[in-house]
Amino acid sequence: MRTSIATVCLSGTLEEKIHACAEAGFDGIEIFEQDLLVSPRSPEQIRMLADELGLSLDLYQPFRDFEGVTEDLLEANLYRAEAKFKLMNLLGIGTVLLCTNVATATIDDDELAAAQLQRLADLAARYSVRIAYEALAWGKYVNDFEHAWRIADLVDRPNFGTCLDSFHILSRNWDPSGIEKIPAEKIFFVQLADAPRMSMDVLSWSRHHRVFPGEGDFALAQFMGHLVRAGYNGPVSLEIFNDIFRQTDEKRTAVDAMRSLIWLEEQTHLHLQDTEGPGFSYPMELATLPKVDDPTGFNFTEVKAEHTGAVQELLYQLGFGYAGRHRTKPVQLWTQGQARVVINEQQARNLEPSIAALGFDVENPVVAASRAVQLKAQPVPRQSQADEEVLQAVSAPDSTEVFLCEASADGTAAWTREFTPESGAPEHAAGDPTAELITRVDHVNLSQPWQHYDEAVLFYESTLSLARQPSTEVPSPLGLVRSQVMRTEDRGIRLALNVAPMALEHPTAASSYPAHVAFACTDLIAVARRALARGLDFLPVPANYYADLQARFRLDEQLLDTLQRYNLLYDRDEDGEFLHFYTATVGNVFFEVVERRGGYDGYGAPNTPVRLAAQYERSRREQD
Ligand SMILES: O=C(O)c1ccc(O)c(O)c1
Ligand SMILES: [Mg+2]
Repeated sequence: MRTSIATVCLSGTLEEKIHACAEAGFDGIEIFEQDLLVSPRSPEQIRMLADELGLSLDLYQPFRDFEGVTEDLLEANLYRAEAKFKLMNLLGIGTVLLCTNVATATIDDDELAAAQLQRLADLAARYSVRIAYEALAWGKYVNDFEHAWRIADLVDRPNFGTCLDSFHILSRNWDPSGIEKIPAEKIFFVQLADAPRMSMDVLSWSRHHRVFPGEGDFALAQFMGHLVRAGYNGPVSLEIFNDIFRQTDEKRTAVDAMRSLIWLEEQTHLHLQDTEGPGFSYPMELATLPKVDDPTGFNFTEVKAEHTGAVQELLYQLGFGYAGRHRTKPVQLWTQGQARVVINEQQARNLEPSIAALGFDVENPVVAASRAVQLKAQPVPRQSQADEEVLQAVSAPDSTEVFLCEASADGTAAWTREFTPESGAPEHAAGDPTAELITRVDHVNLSQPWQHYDEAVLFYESTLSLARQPSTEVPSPLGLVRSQVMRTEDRGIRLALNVAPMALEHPTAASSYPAHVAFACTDLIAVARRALARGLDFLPVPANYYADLQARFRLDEQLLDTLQRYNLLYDRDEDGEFLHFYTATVGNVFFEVVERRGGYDGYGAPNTPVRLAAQYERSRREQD
């Protein structure tokens, strides 16, 4: 598949954008007119730069508001067009994108539009330019790709075809299977964009909220399937108008973009295999990736800290046992059931405790790592001694290290043999191996910087096959927190990504959205009782909360008393019940313990605002 990207997707100058696209590995680019107009570089210099970097210039765009106009306007439009065709000759670009008229059209007549477009096509032919006519979703008379194609068919010129843009088609819920009725040689260009489903006017939606494939809600593998079945084999180009991508590092965005196309190529291949069978052949070559099964669980979580005492104490209070220190590194292992927490003091100078790494159980770590690297994940350089387990790791967009660990049938991990309990046990090392009430990690919740959120979603979706659940918004004293759960089908992995509000000016902001690990247990009240006896600092829950709980759920007095005494939170739905509590925060991390009863599948979402407000109250008090 030939990959391309519109310069409008990225921040920076045209030159910076071109470099970023080349570095990320694109085959070509679309030059967005505005980027050229403001560039101090001549068209010839741009052409040379792209050429040196091995990028083809696939499209010049957009040319706007041409057809359906009065004769005097048409004259002016032809004059404007001719200047652009000359410019395209200097740039060495063969195809121009023409949007359907959104503003100046006054005559709603396909025959007339086609006749005017014939004049444009004949003028373009003198400059060897092809015209790709694209229906914008808010076009005045033409806003549907099949309508634009009918007009292109009437124009009936070899240098006049259509451009299909997934946003304009899927945002309006036009049936994309109509693509298969368009002759492949008349599809001059394809633009892809994903977007979250939103109820707002389509122009604002398109200009501000497009995202890369895999980051939104559109069924793009199916969309690509129609193009492939139509016989299309031209460039597949990303055209993403997005407020965040326009202001963040263009090199990083270009890599995110490339990842989305690599992943989509694979998804399209899999979709076509599903619908057409393995023997189906088509002109477009679709690259595939190493296939991996879903990860089955968390192998470990790693907390990095200069001072480890506070984290050790929390783990002890939760019933974890100290399993020892690494043979060669300043790293501790704490375990309970199949929950393993590594506390790492390496390169942790001045570092408050924070989650630095997550280990995922996978069938084959080498294959899983190779898939991640093909998806442009950065490998984490690691030094291991000859007799140590070799662990594969890549960096997630928020710099959390993602370890791909070999899953074992009994839930143990081979690398734990490198830890020896004898050498200098810390205080509280006794643990409580007779009462392993905590069984495993239920979920991990990571705070994402707002500018890397979409990238993180695509990263976890493409490299680890985590599926996105509907996202929610949770009020906190500092603003709305967006919460996005990603999980595997069997719930072996549940990962919640939280995006803190963008404008964090409050002094406590930085510490207001710590990450956390939630442990699953078999008896929450017993865990809480033990923890209280060991002096755990629970996150306090206000009395108002319990009054509301009683009003909503009519809990029996005794349960309500117990919940309130231990600062436990509660939720219930048709499938079951959920009990949980939070520890105080140390540095940038805290822990949660949860008990799922029956088939409860959520995360106690109604309780999250209570937690965020309680954490805010605490951090404010600590500041004072
Ligand atoms: O929003 C626009 O104007 C616009 C311009 C060019 C395109 O290809 C497009 O999809 C939208
Ligand atoms: Mg477009």
